[in-house]
Amino acid sequence: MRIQKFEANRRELIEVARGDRPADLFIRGGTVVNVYSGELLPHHVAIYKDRIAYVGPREVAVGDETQVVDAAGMFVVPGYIETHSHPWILYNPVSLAERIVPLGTTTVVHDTLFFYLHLGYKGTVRLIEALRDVPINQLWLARIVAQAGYPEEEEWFDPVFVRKLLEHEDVIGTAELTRWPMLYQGDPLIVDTMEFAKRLGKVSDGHTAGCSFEKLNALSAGGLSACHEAITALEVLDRLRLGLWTVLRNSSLRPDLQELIEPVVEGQISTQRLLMTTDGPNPSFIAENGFMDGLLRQAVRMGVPAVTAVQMVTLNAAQYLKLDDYIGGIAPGRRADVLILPDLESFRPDRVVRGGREVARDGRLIAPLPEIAWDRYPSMKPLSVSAEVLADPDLYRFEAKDGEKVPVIEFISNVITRRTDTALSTDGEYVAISGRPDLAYAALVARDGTWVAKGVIQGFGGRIAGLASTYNTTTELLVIGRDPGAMAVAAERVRRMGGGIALAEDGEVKLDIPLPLYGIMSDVPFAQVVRDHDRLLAAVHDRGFPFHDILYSLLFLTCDFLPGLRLTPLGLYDVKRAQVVRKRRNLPVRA
Ligand SMILES: Nc1ncnc2[nH]cnc12
Repeated sequence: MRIQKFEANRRELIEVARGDRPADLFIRGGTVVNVYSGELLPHHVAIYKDRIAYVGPREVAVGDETQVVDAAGMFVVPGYIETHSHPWILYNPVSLAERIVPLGTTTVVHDTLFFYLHLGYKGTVRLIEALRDVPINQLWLARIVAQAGYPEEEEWFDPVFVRKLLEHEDVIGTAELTRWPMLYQGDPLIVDTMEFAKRLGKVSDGHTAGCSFEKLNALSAGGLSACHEAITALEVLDRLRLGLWTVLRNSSLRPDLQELIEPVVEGQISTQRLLMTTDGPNPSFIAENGFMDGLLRQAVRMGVPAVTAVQMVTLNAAQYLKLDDYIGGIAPGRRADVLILPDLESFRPDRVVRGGREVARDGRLIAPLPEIAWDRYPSMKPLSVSAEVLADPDLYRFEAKDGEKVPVIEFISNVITRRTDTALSTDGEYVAISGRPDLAYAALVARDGTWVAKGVIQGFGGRIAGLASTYNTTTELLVIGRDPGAMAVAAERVRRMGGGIALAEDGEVKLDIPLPLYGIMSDVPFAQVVRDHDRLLAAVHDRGFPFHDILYSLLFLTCDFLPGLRLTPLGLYDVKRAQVVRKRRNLPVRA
């Protein structure tokens, strides 16, 4: 693991700890939150190069060149660790770090999904390595399968390449397995790949949404290490009891902490194997609520003792990652990822030190952000569909016979749908929706224009004329709306942008957000991403979208792991029955 490599060697640290070599940085007079003993201690902290050398009451190793930081009246806390990060909720790994490093998060464990889908093994490795200059510790979890099946999936996720990625020194394990029934069935690809990760000393993240205690037994037996999908206090207990590291989630999609934290507040359970995650919050949620600092604020407000809450996002997280000799606490030999906090309520640091260097002060990033030359990491699946294909309004209409029962995708929450088979009238060979303001067309068009999968959706927003988006879990072109003409206009704008989100009506584009990075991430600074997200959410709310998180509705409409009916690259897909109910249609190849 690269995170285990340091500039400061052990002998140097010993000398500093003895007082025979001056420290580079000396944090004087603060109260250390000791996550190992659970105490608050009046200790100084001496840092040499990138590591902590001494923690204690003596003023050792202060030389002429030592920078001394006065922490009197302040708390000295380990940098926060996010073990389950999706760095693409419009932001990208760089713009995300820009915002969260000043909020005290010094380590993130990112999912590889969209990088791998677009870059394959080699490109993903090149990009991961280019991103090392971002001033945050970045570790990665490698996907074993996609989140929506497609014909070339097995080839793309060839176990040879997945294993090579798992061997990479920045990759800490396998990423959340959204298709957990495969593990339940004992699928050899999944079982053997997770076992391979285990033999490398790496972890396997889970995604056991809706899984009963009985079935969880099989998943734990299959080698899962962790899960963040508990949505009730009982589900927290189920996971803990079966030996899974249990990650309490509070995201923009599911702000569930109040419920999940109950057994902790009641002092009912050991917190040793509890962690917390933000699970990819939308940018506006981060702007308003913070990141790991926000989870700490909430947990403490809800009654969790401050030190316990800090342990959950530092030492416990490091132990889960098998990296507690290196990160997650203020102790000699550890990486010097240290926060200086004015209190244990706001958890917003005055100063953030990462690897011995100050990277943020007073809520502002002071470390430089690298310029990533994204064009050096081009997608292997460019958005190459032609304007001609997208201009045809019939591309978006749903074919049916008059009175035929059509399997409709009914939205019952932001991300959960159910299949409602409905007899609909037609206009020629297509379903007529003009008399049904609750319905809209949805089409998933291949990035290369070779196929289209179609559906009818209900309860999404009756006044959305045309909304096109590569922001979805396939990054194919998803087009939704009531007016096929407006759908074509929105789709064409997204095509021209090379990926993104566009909203159109009355023949015009009303809003667009370019997402040049694989159709899922923006390349603008974090503040601009927040404005873009706010504009999008307001625009769809104005047009009747009834839920709170449009990005997650778009992201998961095309997945194959949440109930009930979905639009995937295989076609209209019934998740419960694991059945394609209407296949995608090939489109004519155009010269
Ligand atoms: N499963 C998932 N895939 C992509 N982004 C996510 N954000 C949160 N969960 C996610």
